[in-house]
Amino acid sequence: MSTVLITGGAGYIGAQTCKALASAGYHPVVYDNLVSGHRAAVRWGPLVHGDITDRATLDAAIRQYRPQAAIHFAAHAYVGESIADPGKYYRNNLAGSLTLLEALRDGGVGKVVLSSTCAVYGEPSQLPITESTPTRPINPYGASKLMVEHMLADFERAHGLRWLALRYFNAAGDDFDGEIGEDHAPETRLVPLALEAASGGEPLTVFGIDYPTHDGTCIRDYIHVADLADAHLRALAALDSGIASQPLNLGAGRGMSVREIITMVEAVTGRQVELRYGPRRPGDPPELIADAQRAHTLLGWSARYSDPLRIVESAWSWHCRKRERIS
Ligand SMILES: NC(=O)c1ccc[n+]([C@@H]2O[C@H](COP(=O)([O-])OP(=O)(O)OC[C@H]3O[C@@H](n4cnc5c(N)ncnc54)[C@H](O)[C@@H]3O)[C@@H](O)[C@H]2O)c1
Ligand SMILES: O=c1ccn([C@@H]2O[C@H](COP(=O)(O)OP(=O)(O)O[C@H]3O[C@H](CO)[C@@H](O)[C@H](O)[C@H]3O)[C@@H](O)[C@H]2O)c(=O)[nH]1
Repeated sequence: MSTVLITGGAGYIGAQTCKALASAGYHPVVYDNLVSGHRAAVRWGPLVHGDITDRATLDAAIRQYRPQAAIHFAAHAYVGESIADPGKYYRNNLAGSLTLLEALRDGGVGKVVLSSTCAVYGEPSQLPITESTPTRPINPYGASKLMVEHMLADFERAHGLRWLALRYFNAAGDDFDGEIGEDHAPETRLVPLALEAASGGEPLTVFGIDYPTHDGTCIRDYIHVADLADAHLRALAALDSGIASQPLNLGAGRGMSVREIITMVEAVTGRQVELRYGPRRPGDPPELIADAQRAHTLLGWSARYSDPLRIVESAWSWHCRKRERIS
């Protein structure tokens, strides 16, 4: 059984990936400080409660479990917050990743899959975005992830570390079995906030209606978390078979505007989403759509679960379970 160290495995995408890994016969060892993840989401292997900036705890975990590879999800991941507090992002995402890479190098772990992001492209010069589209991040979050990609390339040159950087577009949707799901406090992401507004919670604020898009709101490429989990399994297998280190886009190749997501949420829930209109959120590019052909060619991956209806239905079903648990 192959053991994989999963930093951030108690979080939204990490936990879904641990579930997929375990069902494919891997032994996922979660390394997480629980700053935004949940102990209850760690169900498919042990949890080491530790911080990626803490070298001693990392070393002990690597010595104890001897992983063959690592998947590195642990990060802060909010565009807006990164503009307001860049130091928080560089410390955790950049300095934390450096500490992790040195621990992996010294512990003899030679393969890494990084959670990267389409935020590395900034305001892209072309759509859909391929991996050769210039990377010019417009927020510290995207910049911190791009710097980690550069560190990986340097570690490969110097130490032979092999890597894939999976540049996810907007993760959305939840576990089809309803076991785990997105659960952040406070929540900042569009789909869960729209569902909350549909359930009678806080109205949803639309950040900007004056973008140069067909309805004036931002367009994103929403990708189901189950598709992302599947891509990580394929990435590990590809590293085992000697794939060249590189970035790979993971998106559905289809854009949805904020208004279109709201309409979908209203259709699925049968309820109205109460809206407020606010200014643009700093750091938000108008439109991001993936060309994921490279992941298709090299990993045999494609977005199988990312139909917007399935995304919103699975998120709604998780949202209802979560509310039942709380009440
Ligand atoms: N959700 C998206 O749409 C999206 C898109 C692109 C990339 N990503 C990337 O995917 C990864 C996971 O995102 P998510 O949405 O699941 O976020 P999340 O907040 O649910 O998960 C992040 C996990 O990392 C842990 N963590 C954070 N800092 C840590 C530290 N210093 N030490 C140990 N653990 C730490 C948290 O406790 C949490 O469990 C992140 O790297 C994020 O940048 C997410
Ligand atoms: O209350 C809200 C929340 C969001 N939005 C808009 O909805 C879109 C999606 O926003 P959000 O769900 O916050 O996701 P992003 O800011 O696009 O960032 C997500 O997707 C990125 C990849 O695109 C990842 O890297 C990030 O980690 C992840 O949080 C954006 O246009 C936002 O302006 C609103 O209008 N109102």
